[in-house]
Amino acid sequence: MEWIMAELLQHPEIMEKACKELEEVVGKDNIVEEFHISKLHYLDAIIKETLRLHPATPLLAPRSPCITQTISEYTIPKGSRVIFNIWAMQRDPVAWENPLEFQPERFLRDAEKGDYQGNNYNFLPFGSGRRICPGIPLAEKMLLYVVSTLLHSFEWNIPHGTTLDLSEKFGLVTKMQEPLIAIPIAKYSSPEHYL
Ligand code: HEM
Repeated sequence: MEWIMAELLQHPEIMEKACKELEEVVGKDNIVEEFHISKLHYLDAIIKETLRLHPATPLLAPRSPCITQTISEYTIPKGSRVIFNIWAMQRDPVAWENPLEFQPERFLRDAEKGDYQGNNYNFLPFGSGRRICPGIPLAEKMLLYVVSTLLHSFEWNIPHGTTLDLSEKFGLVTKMQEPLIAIPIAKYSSPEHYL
């Protein structure tokens, strides 16, 4: 959530497009409801692009084969520890055009690239195989619901005189080096929408 908001604050033109989509789908003075979520295609692409550049678990969970396996020309001995660096795979210039740029449109052009089910080995934010994250449907809905509500209810800015720092802190989970500080300004004309 923090990375999504940070990327949007870093790219005001993308934030503006997301807010425009919300105005069209939800309506200016309406609150976001569950039935709107499946219609927010641009916001969905923003979430995918954030999970591509900032996967929650950059090295997934380590795997260990119970039998010796040969895959292509590589032999993986039984019991060895196998680590998937999805952070690097999701920035691979062979698989992704301008991999370091934040471009949600890439997922609108090619929907297959954003498959969460672990079938596309260049995009594995929820892992793959039998230990894939079982929370995908909930995570997908909650991310869309919370981000759309934050964007549709408030205008967001960083504190005056500060700059955004999107550098990462190395660890099991991808965190921001400097936690994001963002200031909300109410958008709805009626305070009742916030109750
Ligand atoms: C944005 C939100 C989330 C992300 C990015 C995420 C990501 C992941 C990843 C990468 C794994 C490891 C998969 C692998 O190694 O192949 C995982 C495992 C898991 N996740 Fe999530 N997850 C999210 C939300 C959730 C939610 C909402 C739940 C539960 C309601 C959940 C429950 C689990 C469980 C139980 C596992 C362990 C599965 C196993 O080892 O068999 N996750 N998740």
